[in-house]
Amino acid sequence: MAEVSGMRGRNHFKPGHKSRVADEGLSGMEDVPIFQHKKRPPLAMAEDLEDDILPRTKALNFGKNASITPSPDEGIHEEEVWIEEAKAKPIQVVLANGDEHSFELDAAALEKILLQDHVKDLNVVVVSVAGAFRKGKSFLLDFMLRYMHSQSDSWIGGDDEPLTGFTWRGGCERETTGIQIWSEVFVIDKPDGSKVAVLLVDTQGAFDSQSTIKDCATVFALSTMTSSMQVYNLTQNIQEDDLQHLQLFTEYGRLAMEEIYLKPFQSLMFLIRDWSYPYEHHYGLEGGNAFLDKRLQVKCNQHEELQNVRKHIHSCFSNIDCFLLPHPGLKVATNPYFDGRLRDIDGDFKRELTKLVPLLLAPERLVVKEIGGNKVTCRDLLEYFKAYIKIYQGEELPHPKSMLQATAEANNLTAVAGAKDMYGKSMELVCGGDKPYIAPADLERSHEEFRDHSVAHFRSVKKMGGDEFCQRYQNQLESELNEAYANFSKHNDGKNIFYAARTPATLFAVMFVTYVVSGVTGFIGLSTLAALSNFVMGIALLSLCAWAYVKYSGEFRELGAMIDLVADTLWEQVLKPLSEHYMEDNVRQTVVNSLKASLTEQGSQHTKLKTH
Ligand SMILES: Nc1nc2c(ncn2[C@@H]2O[C@H](COP(=O)(O)OP(=O)(O)OP(=O)(O)O)[C@@H](O)[C@H]2O)c(=O)[nH]1
Ligand SMILES: [Mg+2]
Repeated sequence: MAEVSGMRGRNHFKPGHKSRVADEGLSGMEDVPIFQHKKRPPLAMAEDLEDDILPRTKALNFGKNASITPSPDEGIHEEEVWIEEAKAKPIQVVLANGDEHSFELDAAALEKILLQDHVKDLNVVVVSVAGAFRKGKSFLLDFMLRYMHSQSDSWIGGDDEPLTGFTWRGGCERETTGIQIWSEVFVIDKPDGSKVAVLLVDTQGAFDSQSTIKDCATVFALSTMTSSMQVYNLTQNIQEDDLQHLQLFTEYGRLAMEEIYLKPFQSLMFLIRDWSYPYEHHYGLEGGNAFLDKRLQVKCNQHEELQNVRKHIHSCFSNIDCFLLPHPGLKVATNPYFDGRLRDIDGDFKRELTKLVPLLLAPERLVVKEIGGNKVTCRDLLEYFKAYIKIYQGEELPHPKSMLQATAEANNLTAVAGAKDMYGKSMELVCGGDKPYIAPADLERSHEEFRDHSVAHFRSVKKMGGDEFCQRYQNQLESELNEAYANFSKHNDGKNIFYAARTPATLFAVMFVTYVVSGVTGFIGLSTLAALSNFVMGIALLSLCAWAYVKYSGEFRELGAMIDLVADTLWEQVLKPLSEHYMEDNVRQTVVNSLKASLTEQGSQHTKLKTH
């Protein structure tokens, strides 16, 4: 039997002494209680001793077995024995921030567990239980704690011992949140002589009414990434949606891992609770594996969707098993006063439990956590936790969504893409690359017509998500169409030869004006102004040459764009208003003159008619 030395093994105390664990300041252990047991019985009567102590330890939610070990150097029959107990308990290392749907790592708490001197450099084995809420995860972990504390054949405990450790309870509302780790790190000697540190991890149940799919995926992914054995806790059967969720959550985990490993995760144990078909597949590992093989089989006549889920799960884990656990009996499931004592649990369940727990935790079966092929120590695990949680707090990962939401988004995006494509093709026919310049007003009219068609097409496509949801995508479509129109419009302007000649025309105008100004100012003796005008003329000439070169060669395009920009600004701010002003005046004058002329002509005709 391998030696188990958790913190309990080190709790041999002298009267009045504080525990070493407490001295090390383990999280939650600062308030280490000191119990005085007045009439200490002989060791053989340890059960009685427990009975005496248990009511107090129970009240403090002690692990039953994290109990009382009298100091060996004290006489067995001494009158007074101080029994000091380290308060081993679940430590909340990942906190769920319910309202904001985010998670936070309590690095200090995790450090206190993982950086204890006697474990920090040991390879770590992490056994975690995850799955839907209210399915007995914490309850199972408490039996694992019993095994870790005892490892004798009778590890499962006495008939009347309430089950303590990770907090579990009946009822329909969720209990565990975030991720909790048992404060005791168990040091186990493996048969090959190596020492490993074993951590037990409890997780927030998935699919409770307060968590989004992203929350569930984060907890599941984090616990899978950091554990060497993930127990996927299911009830009654393996349904296709169980596999789909596993696929989604593990993919979310794989995304967050920096390197893409061939098999990113280690062992996965499907644990099917309340298995009701032992006549088809026997309880236990063998029946479970036969059942799982059937469920995870990839067949060539299977739909691609079903094949993909199965292939994904196989590709994620190095080792996959399944265990079928019977129903524990109605008292466990429905009695509000059930406190976990074995007397109230069905025999079948207890029998299978005594097979299941050693399968997960027996020294020879412990698998050291590896990431990317490297063994991980407790100290490394701390760093991995910190790195992984940071990724989930960041924004670079896509958000996992509910199936309906993801489908509705996909529907709408496809409809948007289809409608946009339709608009683009119609506009290409009017003003595509090989089409001649079209008057901007005509182009705008075509745009409006095609936009309306495109939006009508979007609305006519059947989509999920409801009107309000689809309206958001319609707005997105409209703004994308307007953007596309702006591009078409620019492209069309580029085909206008006058538009293309804008820059040289502006530069010529500048040169002409500065030439005249320099001539006049030179003539009347304002030589500084004349020199300045000459300088500007020179710059304009140089810019013109440079612009011509850029247009010809296609090189130095940034310089060309800058000259265009300056010329454009000059055009818009100075030349265009001027030209419009004079053009407008001329046009107005012409119109007025022609109106006057026609009116006088009409007037003379009128008088002529009258006189006749
Ligand atoms: N039917 C059934 N009930 C069980 C089993 N194991 C434990 N329970 C009961 O399930 C209830 C919930 O147990 P917990 O361990 O608190 O469940 P949990 O999965 O940790 O729940 P959350 O922390 O809310 O996610 C308790 O009333 C247990 O008695 C089981 O194998 N089958
Ligand atoms: Mg729980």
